[in-house]
Amino acid sequence: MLSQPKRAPSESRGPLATFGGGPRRCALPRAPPRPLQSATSNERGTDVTEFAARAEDVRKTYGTGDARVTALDAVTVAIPRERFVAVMGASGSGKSTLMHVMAGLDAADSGRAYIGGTDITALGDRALTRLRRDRVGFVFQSFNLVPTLTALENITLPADIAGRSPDPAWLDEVIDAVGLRDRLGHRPAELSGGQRQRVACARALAGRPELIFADEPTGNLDSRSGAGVLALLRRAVDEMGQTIVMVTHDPSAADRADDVITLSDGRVLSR
Ligand SMILES: Nc1ncnc2c1ncn2[C@@H]1O[C@H](COP(=O)(O)OP(=O)(O)OP(=O)(O)O)[C@@H](O)[C@H]1O
Repeated sequence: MLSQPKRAPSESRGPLATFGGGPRRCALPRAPPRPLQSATSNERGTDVTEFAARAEDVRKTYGTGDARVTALDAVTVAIPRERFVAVMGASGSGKSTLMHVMAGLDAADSGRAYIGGTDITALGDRALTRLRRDRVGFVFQSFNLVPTLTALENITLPADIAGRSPDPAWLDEVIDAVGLRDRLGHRPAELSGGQRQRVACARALAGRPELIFADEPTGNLDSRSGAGVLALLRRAVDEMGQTIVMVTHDPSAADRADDVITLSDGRVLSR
């Protein structure tokens, strides 16, 4: 099951573009894949490098006996490169679990998850941590900022941990894009919710990861701040060639995405 595109990659994708029409069946991405890693096939012979991420027949249960919950029930999804993909569904439908498995934050009971051509379900802890650090960015609903660090220190934290210096020109661009230049010395407690979330977005963008997972990034924001965050994520895809997977309950947030995956009771809803 592929995500359902709402518009083709070649259509206008500026932050102010409006997106008409309902979801259609997914076409494969038209742009050739970026040469991020060597071509690789899974056991079914599918070239997985054309996708930024894939989940293949993923099952995940929590608890045992009467308390057993099937969070993901044979879920197969593919996230084309350089697309903004929304994951929607009712509360408890498995959205966060899917995101966590695809990001390597949680292990599936069975099935496989790939980031690019790499089967992350086959990686050990150290390799998985390194892959997440080098190739994946995260934006969480609860921001997950370090309270003792300034906005700028939070933004550069992943690079600092990895022992890399962020590209100053790129960092400058990201800071301007989030509109927080005059707040860089503030700690999270001195920032509004929208500003904190923009710091979290800048942190995810600053290292230029190929893939960003965002779990309800606008869930705690007023509509104006939410629109600012969505515009930023949209730019990350349109102008920076990143791929975004965003869990959301909000149909207007999903409207900014290219494709929508809808989950129901741990399964991908077919149309
Ligand atoms: N750690 C856990 N222990 C037990 N059950 C869990 C755990 N995490 C999730 N679940 C269950 O798995 C199912 C899917 O949860 P998940 O958080 O993925 O759903 P969701 O669609 O993200 O929900 P929401 O929109 O409310 O955040 C739910 O029934 C949930 O109660």
